[in-house]
Order: sequence, then C-alpha cells, then structure tokens
Amino acid sequence: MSGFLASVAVDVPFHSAIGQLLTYRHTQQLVPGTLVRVPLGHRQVLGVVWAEQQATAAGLDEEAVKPVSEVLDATVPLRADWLALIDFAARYYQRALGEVAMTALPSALQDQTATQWAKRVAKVLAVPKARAGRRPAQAQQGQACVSAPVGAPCRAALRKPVLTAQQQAALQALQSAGAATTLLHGVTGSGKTEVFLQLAEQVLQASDDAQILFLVPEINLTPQWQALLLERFAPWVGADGVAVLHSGLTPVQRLNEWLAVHQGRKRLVLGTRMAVLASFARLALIVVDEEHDASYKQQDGPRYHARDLAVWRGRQLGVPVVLGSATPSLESWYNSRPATAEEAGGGYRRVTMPERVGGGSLAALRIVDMRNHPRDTVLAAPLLAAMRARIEAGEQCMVLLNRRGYAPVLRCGACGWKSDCPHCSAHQVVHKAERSLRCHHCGWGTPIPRHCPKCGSTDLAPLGRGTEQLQELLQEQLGTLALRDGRLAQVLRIDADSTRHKGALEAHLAQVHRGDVDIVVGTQMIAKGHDFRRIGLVAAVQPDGALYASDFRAPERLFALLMQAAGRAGRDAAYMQQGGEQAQLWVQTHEPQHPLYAALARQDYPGFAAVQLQERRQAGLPPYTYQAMLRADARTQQAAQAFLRQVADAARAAQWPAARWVTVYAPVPLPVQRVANAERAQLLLESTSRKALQAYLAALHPLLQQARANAPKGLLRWLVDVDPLTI
Ligand SMILES: Nc1ncnc2c1ncn2[C@@H]1O[C@H](COP(=O)(O)OP(=O)(O)OP(=O)(O)O)[C@@H](O)[C@H]1O
Ligand SMILES: [Zn+2]
Repeated sequence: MSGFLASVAVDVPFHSAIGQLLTYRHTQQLVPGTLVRVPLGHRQVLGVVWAEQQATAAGLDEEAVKPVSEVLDATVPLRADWLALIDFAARYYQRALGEVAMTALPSALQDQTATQWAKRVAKVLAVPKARAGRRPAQAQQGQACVSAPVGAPCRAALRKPVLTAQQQAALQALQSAGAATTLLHGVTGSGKTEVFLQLAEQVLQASDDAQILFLVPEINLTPQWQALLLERFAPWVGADGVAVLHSGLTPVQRLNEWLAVHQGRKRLVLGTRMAVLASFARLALIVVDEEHDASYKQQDGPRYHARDLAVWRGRQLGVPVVLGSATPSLESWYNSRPATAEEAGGGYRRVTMPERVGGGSLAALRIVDMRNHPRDTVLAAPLLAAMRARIEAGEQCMVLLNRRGYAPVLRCGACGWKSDCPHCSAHQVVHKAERSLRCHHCGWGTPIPRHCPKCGSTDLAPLGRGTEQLQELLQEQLGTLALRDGRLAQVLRIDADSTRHKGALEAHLAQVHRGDVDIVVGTQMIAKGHDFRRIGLVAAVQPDGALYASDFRAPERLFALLMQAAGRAGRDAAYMQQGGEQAQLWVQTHEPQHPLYAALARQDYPGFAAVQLQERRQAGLPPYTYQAMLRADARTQQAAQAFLRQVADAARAAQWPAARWVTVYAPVPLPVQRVANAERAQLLLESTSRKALQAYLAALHPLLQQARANAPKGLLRWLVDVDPLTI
C-alpha cells in the first residue's frame, strides 16, 4: 500500500447509517487532531483526523479508500484533550462524533482551503505576543491605558476594589480548592464577580500562557462582562486580549476568535455555551456564571449542557472550575452537599457568601392577594401607588411578565373563535404594534383580522396580556407623571421582540443604566445578571402559572427567576440608605399561602432547596435519578407514538443487562403536541444509575436506526435528549 490510512471524523447526516469515522489515505502519516479536507460523495468537506490506522488494515480494498484532498496544517493540530472532550460529548449526548466536532469548530472553517487557512493563520500569528505577559506591562511603563482617557495614566491596576471580609474568605477557599469544582453560592449583589476577577488575576499572574474561560448564559450579558474584563485586564493581556465566542458573531469573526484561542493568543475567553467546546492551548480556569441558567443547555443538534461539560473538562485537565449563582441548580446544590452522618458529601465544594456588599438588605417581599381584586386586574392599585412613589423619589421600577406580545390570543366575542395557529397546537399571539398575529412556535404570521374569520363579527378582542400590553397600560397609568426634574416618566420594554435588531439591547440597557428610563417592563431577559443601580422595586405580575405546571422543575425555575429579579433591586446600598426605603419585590398571586412564596419572603434559598430535594428524593426524580427523553416527530401522533413503542418493545425483547436498572415509561404527547405540522411524542427513560442509562441508550441507537428504516415513508424524526431540562 502506498501511503498511510487515517480515521477521519466528518459531519454525516444524523440519520444516515454511516458509522462514526471514515477512512482516507494520505502520503504521510497524519497525527490525530489534524484538520483535513476530504471528499464525501460529491462534496469536499472538513474533517478531523481522529486516529492513525495501520497501513495494512485487514479487509480494506485499497482502491476504494479515497485520498485526503488537502491538509490544513498551518495550525497546530487539535490537542488530545479537545479530541477527548468531543469524544465524551458525542458518546454522552448520543450523537455522531463528526457532528459534535463540527458543532464545536467554527462553521467558516468548513470553506477554508489550505492556502486560505495558511494566510489567515499567518495573520493571527503576526500579532506580536509580547503583550501577553505576566505583569501589567503598560501600567509598568506608565503608558496610557485603553480604558482611560487619552494621555491619562492607566488606573486599571489601581481600580481593583478592596475585597470585603466575606469575599476574601471566599477567594481563599477557592484558591485552596485546587483543581476541584466549587459552587460559589452568593446572594445577589454579594460581589461574586469581584471574586471571579481576583481569582482570574492570580491565574494570569501565575503563568505567562494560562487561559481562562468565562461562561455566561446569554449573549446579552457579554458586553458588560467584556467591558469589565478589559477594564481590569487589558494591561495584562492587551487591549484585544479578550476573545468573545457566541452565536451573534459573523462566521469570520467567530473563525478568527476561535483561531486566536486555539493558538493561545488570547488568554481570556468570554462566551456563551458554545465556548465550552472551544480548543484551548492552555486552559487553566473555568468560571461558569449564573450556573443554574437553563440557557446552558443546547436545545437542538447535540443537546449538551455547557455547565456539565465545563465540569468534565476541568476534571479531565485537572484545572479548577467555579460555578457561581445566587440560586444554584438543585443538581449543583446536591452535588456540593456537605457530608453528614448518614451520607457522603457531594463531589463539589461549596463556598457561601450570604451578605450583600455594603451590607445592603435584600428586597422585602410584598404579596398582593389577587383574590381580593377584580378579576381582570392587571396591576393592583397598591402596586401602582408604590411604583408611583418610587419613581417620584427618583428610583426605577422593574415589571416582570414572562409572556411577550400584546395578548396570548385573539378571540371573537360572537362565536368564540380563537386565533389558533393552523400549523401548531397553539394560539397565534397578538402583536399590536406590528399589527399581526404570530405563532411563537413556528413563526406563522398573519395580519390582525378586522372581522372574525369564522362568523364575520367585528367583536374581536385580545384575551390575556403580554409585555406589550403591560407597557401600554403603564404608559397610560404612570407615563403622564411629571417627575421632579420636569421629565415625564418613561416606560421601556425589553424582550425578544423589542431587541430583535442588532445593537437594540445594548442601547436599551444603556438607557436603563443612564437613568433615562423610570420603568422597565420585560420578560426574564431583564431579571438576570444585570447590575442596575437605581432599581428600588421589582414586580412580578402573573407568576402563578409555574405553580400549576406539570414540569417538576417549574417551581425551581420560578423561585430562581423571582430571587434573581428581586436581586436587581437595591443594589446600591449607599443610594438606598439615602433614599431611606428598602427595596421591594411585589408578587401578584392567587396563592398567597404557597410555600414557594413563603421561602421567597425569607429569601431562603437553602430552605427552599431542602424542601424541593426532599420531594425529588421521594418521587425518585433528578438529582436522585438520571433521565433521558426519547422524542419522535411524525405526521400523526399515532405514528410518532408507534415508533417509540416499537423501539421500546425491541429493547425489552433484547433483554440487555442494563435494562434491569432502567425504567421505560409509555409514550405521551409533548405539552405542545403539534408544531409546524409535526406531531410530537416523547418517552421518558429513568435510572438511578447513570452508567446503566448510558449503556441502555448506546444499545438503543441501532434499534432507533432500524425502526426508522422500517417505518413507512413520510416524516419521521427522532432524537435523544440526555438530562433533559424540560419534561
Ligand atoms: N469589595 C467591593 N467593594 C465595593 N464594591 C464592590 C465590591 N465587590 C463588589 N462590589 C460591587 O457590588 C456590586 C454587586 O456585585 P456583583 O455584581 O459582583 O454581585 P453578584 O454577586 O454577582 O450579584 P448577582 O448574582 O446579582 O449578579 C457591583 O456593583 C460591584 O461593583
Ligand atoms: Zn405555529
């Protein structure tokens, strides 16, 4: 045989029967991690050499083995730890290796020829590395600093606040934790960020090439973090020393950032969940902020959980991972439990910061019993009065409603017609400003009709309310209020609709920070992570829905959301002290006695978590068991369920040893059963043994392929969601 063989990971269609790796030949031996372009069908595709093969591999028809087209060897190959990460993620989340590898690599890499790639790499490497030093080079030389006004001396090195005793203790605990995973549980406004920054500083100082990964749950949190990191660390890492990785970048931007991180040129990496899959030259610390946030779970393609992969990565590399939150996920809380007489402790350490910086108090809870107000009350009179007083005193208010649009449905008063989406088992939502009805599941939009499409009546009215209507209402009620400085009170809405255009969110947030806005209305988007300084009152208008939800995680999510929202209030202790009034969280509810609200009144996360964990233990739910969801989409609900049943039956017949430990539930429709004309069904798998569940899922794979192949023609999709976050 002339040449060498290599096993290459390429992205093959998910449902095809092609195995995990394809074999190609090349004139030289290619080391694992090498990027190549290879022929696949009629196309040329990107591949990653996964393993060398013996040139004499038995049973291979040499002529049938296609040659590698090009080797992209301008960069160092992907390192063994990255290959191991992808390998683990693919196995754990039940996806093809090539698919996960290509998800992790920037998409623009797919189109690079070897020549183009070499040019790009040369450009990145041409940037002098000199600034990536151990000490703040610019500050040392007394030069101007990027974040200071022109000519001003760099104050970055001086700007570091003195840690509170509590922060100091937390920092020490994190340092002494070594390569462990630590949960930093600190109440909102306790100064977790500063602890992360000082920990990062030590890592940067300890070596010339250490890289740090900061994960944040949402793109909208990256600007504030980027500014913070630059302000603090530009003297160490250079004005362009922070790489940013998220889905808002252009393909070329993402490619360049990825490359700079891969080459070790950028020492600080800030990103959303996808950044956990980046290739690092020398990763030395991972920080996961707001670790409880569901946005860390990818919801299509490989459904990985970035926090969990971060923990895995830290363990594999032997580097510390810090998970931060005021309201940790019950998984992380459980995993960081201290040992008791009966039970061993969890695998994570736990560090707690119970006090706010400056001794400010957390928001006090005000419950409005909506049973005492007329049925169609949107904002109860006492709440409106309290808001008025706050904005008159120069404070800001935040009003939370987790439903965007004007109203969830349009209804005909004459015949009862409702604006159902023709493609989904859901209503089209009324969007008044854009004069349309729009389905939030499939995007189907139509103009708002003047007459009922069924009976012709003009008696059409929106039913229920969304953020758009709430904004209108607040504008009517409070927008006419002349404030002390002569301005009229300003109401601003922040949700996915109002921030769709590029830069809109940043502009909105800046308005709030500047104090141009008196009342912010929005969805959960405004509740998390932001360090607003002047908010004195936060109100949740209609949070009860989650109390009745069938998903066992709904209370956990609601509690976290309300605690986080409350945490946006009263963050400036000095300001609040001058103002006199304590920050408040108002909750309008029909269930004022609910234990969730009682725990909220005490701001008692540990108490809430203890009760929830007790219930989960009794019910055999995560974190005491492990789950996977098997989903099928088909034209009819019957076909989707039949597919799942067939697979479950075949698995039962196979009598795998692991099956003893796995509970297989009956197929059921999803809560929103039909989306974009596909009927959706799911089947839950549960086990007290993660290993058994994994073995079961791995064995299930060929059965799924087979059942798919045997199924009648027409739509049939399936997927496996490991550790699903919604049930
Ligand atoms: N040691 C300190 N001295 C003075 N101010 C500080 C100190 N540490 C933090 N702060 C300030 O306190 C405020 C709250 O800190 P930070 O935003 O880090 O809280 P957090 O714990 O991350 O809260 P959340 O969970 O709500 O995001 C910030 O404005 C920060 O600048
Ligand atoms: Zn629809």
